[in-house]
Amino acid sequence: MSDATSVTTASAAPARTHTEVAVGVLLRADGAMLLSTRPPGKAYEGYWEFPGGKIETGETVEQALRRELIEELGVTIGPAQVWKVTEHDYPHALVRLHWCKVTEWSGEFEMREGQIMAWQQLPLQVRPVLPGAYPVLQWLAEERGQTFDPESLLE
Ligand SMILES: Nc1nc2c([nH]c(=O)n2[C@@H]2O[C@H](COP(=O)(O)OP(=O)(O)OP(=O)(O)O)[C@@H](O)[C@H]2O)c(=O)[nH]1
Repeated sequence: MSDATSVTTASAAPARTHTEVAVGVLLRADGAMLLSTRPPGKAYEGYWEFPGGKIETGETVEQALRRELIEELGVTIGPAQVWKVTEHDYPHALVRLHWCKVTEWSGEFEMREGQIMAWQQLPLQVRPVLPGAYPVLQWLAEERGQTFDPESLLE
């Protein structure tokens, strides 16, 4: 290896690995979607997000989402297929979000991590919303023939 190569390698920033996350857009028959606040103690505490969490080794997106929603909300989801995949680079993590629309679930909603939940129509009335969710909110708005204003979701 030449000196030049060594210098380049030594000074290169370490590669950031993606954190894979399964996220559910739970949709009620009237079109309302479920958002909840990030629990105390987590990055972006109190920000509104779609429910979900990190995919563990060996899990499919659907399995991870089903596990997370039982853990966080106490509900068991029906079928979930990946609808969109997005990425967001936060200071604390580079995340790849695997979004699923979910229309079937069973059980009673129970906030098991101290969150608050809200069924929301578009445009959302809650804020601030995690920026990683903006692309999906834009697509959901487009599906409904609505415009999306990210500025309105800031703190
Ligand atoms: N659940 C969820 N996570 C999101 C959304 N948008 C978004 O950028 N994220 C990011 O995805 C990551 C999810 O991680 P998490 O901390 O909620 O997952 P987890 O419950 O498995 O965490 P833990 O096991 O470390 O406590 C966070 O970095 C979060 O900022 C969203 O709408 N919902």
